[in-house]
Amino acid sequence: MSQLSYARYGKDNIRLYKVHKDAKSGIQSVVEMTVRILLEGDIETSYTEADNSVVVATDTQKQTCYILAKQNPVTPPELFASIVGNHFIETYKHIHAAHVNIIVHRWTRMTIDGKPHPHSFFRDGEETRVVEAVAREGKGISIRSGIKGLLVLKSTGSAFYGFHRDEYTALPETWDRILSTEVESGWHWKTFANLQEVKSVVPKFDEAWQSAREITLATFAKDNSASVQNTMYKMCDQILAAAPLVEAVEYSLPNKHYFEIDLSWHKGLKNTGKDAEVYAPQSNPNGLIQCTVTRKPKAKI
Ligand SMILES: O=c1[nH]c(=O)c2[nH]c(=O)[nH]c2[nH]1
Repeated sequence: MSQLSYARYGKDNIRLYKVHKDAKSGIQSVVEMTVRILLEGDIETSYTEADNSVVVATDTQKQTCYILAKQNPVTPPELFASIVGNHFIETYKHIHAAHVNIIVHRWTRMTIDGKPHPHSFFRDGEETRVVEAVAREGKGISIRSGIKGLLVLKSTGSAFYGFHRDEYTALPETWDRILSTEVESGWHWKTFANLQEVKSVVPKFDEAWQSAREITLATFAKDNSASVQNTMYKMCDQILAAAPLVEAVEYSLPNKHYFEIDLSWHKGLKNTGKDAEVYAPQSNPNGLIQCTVTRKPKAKI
């Protein structure tokens, strides 16, 4: 009567911390991440017939994650996610795909007495670096990297006018507004044939993350923004130019509104338009603007 049409299982929220201790200099470096592993394969009978013989226990997956973290570098996260994913499809004949998501939490080295401290760090924001690697038997490794939770605001240099108007439109045009968003951005790499190929381009992952972050911040700050749509397109375009192995870039940007407050009822206080100084930040509703930008196919001669 019924059939299993989707099945994936694994361990979520694996918390992992790794320290690297440089014996010579005494400098230590730390990485903290949250990992999710989901496996696919010939696991149907575990659902339909209570056949646990096909189940690689989610606890085994967690232990494997710790062991692989001990035996391998955990940075860049694209590499570690590929190592973990590849392990599961190579170790278990009946596992055909492994989805590995990694969230890297920020631990930024402290500067104490003007010098980088050898072993003390602080959390300088909730921004995270994220990665999803999918290792699929016979189909290589596909990777999406990204930035999440990067909260930004500019107090001028943003306009929004010329938009469609009809009997449902109340929003006035503006040539000077506050622009604030929480950046969620992702970039899809070309598919890698195998783990070896991922290893061969390892420096590219940090470079792309660095470029994407710098491009996001610089474009946000410098662009005389006509709209969230146009500013995010400019970001995507530059990231594609900076990272040749990236095939697509996507952004999802909430438009976090700051409303002007008319205080003229109180002794004629001027607080709107060019006199606006005190605003009411809105938590919801918010705009949500998304796009994916890919390379134009090369013209055939
Ligand atoms: O940059 C913007 N894009 C919109 O689509 C939109 N819609 C809106 O009300 N304000 C804005 N701002």
